[in-house]
Amino acid sequence: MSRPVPLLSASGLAKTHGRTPALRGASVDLHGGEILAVTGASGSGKSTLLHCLAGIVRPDEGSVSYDGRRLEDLPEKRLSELRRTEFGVVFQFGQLIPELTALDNVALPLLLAGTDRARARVRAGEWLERFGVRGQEDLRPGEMSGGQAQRTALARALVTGPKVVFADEPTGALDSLAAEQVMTALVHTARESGTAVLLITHDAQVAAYADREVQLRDGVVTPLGVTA
Ligand SMILES: Nc1ncnc2c1ncn2[C@@H]1O[C@H](COP(=O)(O)OP(=O)(O)OP(=O)(O)O)[C@@H](O)[C@H]1O
Repeated sequence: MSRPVPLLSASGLAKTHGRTPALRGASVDLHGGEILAVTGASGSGKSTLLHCLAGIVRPDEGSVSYDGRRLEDLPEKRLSELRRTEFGVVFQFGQLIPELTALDNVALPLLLAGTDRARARVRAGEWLERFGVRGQEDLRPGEMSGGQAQRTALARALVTGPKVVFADEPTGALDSLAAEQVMTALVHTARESGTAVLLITHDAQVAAYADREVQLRDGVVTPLGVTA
């Protein structure tokens, strides 16, 4: 029986920062609609792996393929277009733009993609509602709780309908209740829209939301088997 072709596939990635090796031959597959947790000790290379998979950092060795295209073969312009249209990214501290309201933060990727302002704001409002950030559209990030800010960041990552969301410790700065709300919202929305999620976490309770977990050890990926 033929195995399904992964949506995103990394093979033999090596990356050294200065003199520090972060990845030493890491390989991993992500299938369409799958939620994959990448766990591992601090410094094991998780963020570097995410940056290589998302086309933010080019590996020194190895290859990343997305939907049949090798990222290393793409010119920078094409790569940044791919990142903008097919990928969404969420970091530990949300990285919302402090001067913009929640609504304008979420509308921004749509405006950058050419959607007109009125339509972008309506869509942004709908996505904030899906993430349970109702009635807070006019708040700026400094006026929100950590959980609200992260749910706004998730709405911003998903508003353009990406095929893959890369989430680097999205609950790392939250208490356990807020973390649970963020993960429930992320998993529910990803399932609904068929979006694959690469989830980096050091928290076993967060990893338990994933379909599958792999562990990074000293820059190499080791499978842990199916968790859901
Ligand atoms: N820009 C950089 N310059 C120098 N060293 C770096 C850089 N980025 C990462 N490193 C080093 O590379 C190794 C892997 O880092 P990485 O952030 O990928 O690991 P991580 O598993 O995500 O760690 P953490 O869980 O602490 O965030 C670490 O030793 C780190 O100190």
